[in-house]
Amino acid sequence: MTLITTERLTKRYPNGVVALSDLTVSVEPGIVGLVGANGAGKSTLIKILLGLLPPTAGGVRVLGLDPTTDGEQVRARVGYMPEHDCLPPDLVAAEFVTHMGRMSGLPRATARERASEALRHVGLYEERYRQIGGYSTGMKQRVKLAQALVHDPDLLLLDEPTNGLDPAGRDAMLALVQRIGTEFGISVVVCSHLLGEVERICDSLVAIDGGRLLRSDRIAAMTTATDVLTVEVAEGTNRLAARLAALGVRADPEGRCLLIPLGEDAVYDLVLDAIADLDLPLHRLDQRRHRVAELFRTEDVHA
Ligand SMILES: Nc1ncnc2c1ncn2[C@@H]1O[C@H](COP(=O)(O)OP(=O)(O)OP(=O)(O)O)[C@@H](O)[C@H]1O
Repeated sequence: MTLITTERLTKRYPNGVVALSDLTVSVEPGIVGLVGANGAGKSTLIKILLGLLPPTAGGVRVLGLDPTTDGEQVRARVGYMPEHDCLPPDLVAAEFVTHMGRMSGLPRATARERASEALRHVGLYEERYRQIGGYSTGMKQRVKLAQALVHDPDLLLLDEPTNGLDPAGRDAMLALVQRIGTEFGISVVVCSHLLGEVERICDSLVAIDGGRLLRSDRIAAMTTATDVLTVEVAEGTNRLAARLAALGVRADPEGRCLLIPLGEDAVYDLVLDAIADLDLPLHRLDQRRHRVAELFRTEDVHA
C-alpha cells in the first residue's frame, strides 16, 4: 500500500504566502526523508498530513485515509514529533508520555506501560522519573520521540528531529530513527534541511523547494544512475578534457582529476579510448557513487 499520496496539493496561508504549490507525490512505506531549505514547506506538509491544517486545494491520503475528513483516524495511527520545544518542564518524562498515551485513547494502565516502553526504546528508561526541565536538548528530543511512539503508530512524522543537537547527538538520534524504522517496522517520515544527514538513513527521499516538488525517488535509484568516474593522468589533463568535450562527454576538473558522470555505458569506453589515443600515462581510474547531496548541488539547487 502507498504510504502517502498528494495530488496537486496547495496551501496558501491567509497572509498570501503559498507554502505548498501543486505538489503531487507518492511515497512507499519505509524511512522517507523530506528535505528542503528552511521555509520550503516541510512543516506545512506535515501538518496537512496530520489533518491539523486544511489544504487550500488538492488531495491528500495518509495510510489510505483522507486527513481532511478523517483527521482523528489518521492521528490514531500516526505519531508526530513537532519541531519546536513543546514539553512541560515541571512534569517527569514518564508522566508526560503516559498523559500523551491517555490523550491517544489508551486506558491508564496501558498508557503507563507503553510510556515506559517508549522511553526505554529512546534510551531514557533510567531517567524517566526526572523532570523534563532538567533534561539536555538531546534528552528532550528523545522525550518528543517517545510521546510520538506511545500509541504504537504505523507511521511516524518527525519534524527536524536533530534540531539543536551537536554532531554526536545528531548521529545518535539518526541511528535511533533508523532502528525504529527497521526493527519496529514502522514507516517514518524525517524532515530535515540537511540532505547529507537524512540520506544516510532513508530508503527514499522527497525534496521540496519553495513548496514545489524537486524530486522524489528511492535513494538507490538516485545514486546508481549517477556513478562518477574519477580519472587522473600524470600529464595532459587539459588535452584529455578537450578530447572528451569534443566527444560530447562532460568532464569536470577537481584538483588534478577529472570527474566524469557515467550516465550511459558508452561513456566509460569513450574515456578509456581517449586516454589510449592520446597515449596519456594513467595514474588513477575509479568509479564512485555520487552522494545524493552532490547530486542536488550540481543538478538542482543551482539549476
Ligand atoms: N501560520 C502561517 N502563516 C503564514 N505563513 C506561514 C505560516 N506557517 C508557515 N508559513 C510560511 O510558509 C512557508 C513554509 O513554511 P514551513 O514552516 O512549512 O517550511 P519548513 O520547510 O518547515 O521550514 P522550517 O524548517 O523553517 O519550519 C514559509 O514561507 C513560512 O514563512
